[in-house]
Amino acid sequence: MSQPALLRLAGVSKRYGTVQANHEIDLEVHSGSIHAVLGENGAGKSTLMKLIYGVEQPDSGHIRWNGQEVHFARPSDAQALGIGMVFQHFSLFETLSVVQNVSLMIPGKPADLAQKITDLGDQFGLSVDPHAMVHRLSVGERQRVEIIRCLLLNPKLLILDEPTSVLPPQNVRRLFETLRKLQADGMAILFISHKLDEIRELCDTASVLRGGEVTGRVDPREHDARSLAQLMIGREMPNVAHAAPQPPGAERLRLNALGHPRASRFGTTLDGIDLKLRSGEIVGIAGISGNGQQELAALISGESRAQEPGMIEIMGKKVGHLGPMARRKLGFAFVPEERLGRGAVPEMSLADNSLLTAHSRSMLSRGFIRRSVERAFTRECIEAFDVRTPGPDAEAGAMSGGNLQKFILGREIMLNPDVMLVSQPTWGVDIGAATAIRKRLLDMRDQGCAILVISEEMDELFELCSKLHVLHNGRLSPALEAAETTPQEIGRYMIGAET
Ligand SMILES: Nc1ncnc2c1ncn2[C@@H]1O[C@H](COP(=O)(O)OP(=O)(O)OP(=O)(O)O)[C@@H](O)[C@H]1O
Repeated sequence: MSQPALLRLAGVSKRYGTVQANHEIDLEVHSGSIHAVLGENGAGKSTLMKLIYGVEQPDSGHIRWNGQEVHFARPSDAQALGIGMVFQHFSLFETLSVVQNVSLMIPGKPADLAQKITDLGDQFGLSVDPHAMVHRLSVGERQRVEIIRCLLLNPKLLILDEPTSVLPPQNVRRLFETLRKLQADGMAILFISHKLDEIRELCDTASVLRGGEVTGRVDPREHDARSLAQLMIGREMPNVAHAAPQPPGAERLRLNALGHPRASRFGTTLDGIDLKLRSGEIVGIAGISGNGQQELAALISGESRAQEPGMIEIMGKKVGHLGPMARRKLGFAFVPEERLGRGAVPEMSLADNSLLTAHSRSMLSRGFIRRSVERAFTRECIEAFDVRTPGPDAEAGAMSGGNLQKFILGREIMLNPDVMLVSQPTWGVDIGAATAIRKRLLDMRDQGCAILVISEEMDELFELCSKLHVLHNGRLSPALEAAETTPQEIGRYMIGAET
């Protein structure tokens, strides 16, 4: 490329305590280019983006924008030059509406902004009600708001940190069309994703990070996903073959005509949901987020109570009226889709986060916390699930997204549950770790655990599940045998064409 780079980094380094998150990074990003940054969980991708966006400052090195050296003390400095960023962890205020959140960053009358939000939503497949309260929105919907808010700033460089991880397939297609239009207009896009096929489809350049360093720059269109993965992890991807499931055993979870009125006008009313889950099987719930997934997960986990005890049965007991702890005592475990806040408390150490759900594992004695047990459990989890972190004292909030997900999932799996609900098991997790997580779930199934997986990833559901349901508009499709159905059929249910 002959034109000078819009953004150029030279020798940029950043350290957090003992962790060298970025080391001597050189990077050039050009206008009209969609540039992927790929690497394993904890490779330093998010840190690098934070340095470019002014959230953090480098310890050393230079950042140049259109050839001029720049120092960003805060994100508003980067925004002023035309850099926009959509974060992996959301930065919306829960108690405000969509348009109120947008107006915190974008000037304009609320009515005009609401119209712009609707127009952008229609144009780019990012539809969201501008007047909806953010706390009622699903993760997928929140991400749409973040993307819209960024586009409203007309950036010259748009940074997207795993933007597709919670978008349903149709919206991913439309987002890609959007990004290509923006690219054709001369916008530079930095695109972080663990989905190597998406990178191959969308991006013209890819920088590979490993252990905080740039280890390669390639044209991803000239590589297959396997060789990109190899560049990323520095070795060959293992081939995994899964054993076929054994016939399922006793019933572990049952939903009986489960209905629940929506909590607000932006929620989803659940209606007549029937489901059976037995020992030794994995049943999947497909569907576009915002169709009742959050409400259903909250009802099954006990975060919200069912209208009648008998609407939910765990291990043969009516539990609809019981809270989360009572359900856990029956052998139930739960991995929520929101890792920070629900799955883990960000300000607390990993060890204390273990205590949250694993205290029954002899971590308490006469009201005191047995720190040695808590730490040993945490260490085991870190080791067994390849959580890349300095140790049990690390703060949950300081971990890379994928590593936190591995920790939460590991913590729940180590409880040896009889029945488990997992929402979006591999969201934000790199390809190597995602393969390992799916294998763990299949191993648990083979040991007799009953697992319900809520996921927007169709490939994941087909890989894991013997039966699939689709949740659409608060109603659940009949159980479909995974071996006898197709992604197309599931897709028809997802948009409501079959109900
Ligand atoms: N605020 C912080 N305090 C301490 N360590 C941090 C902080 N932020 C990041 N780190 C560490 O820096 C390393 C790089 O993290 P980073 O989030 O940049 O990785 P990533 O490549 O974006 O990972 P993922 O794919 O999981 O999001 C990790 O070891 C992480 O634990």
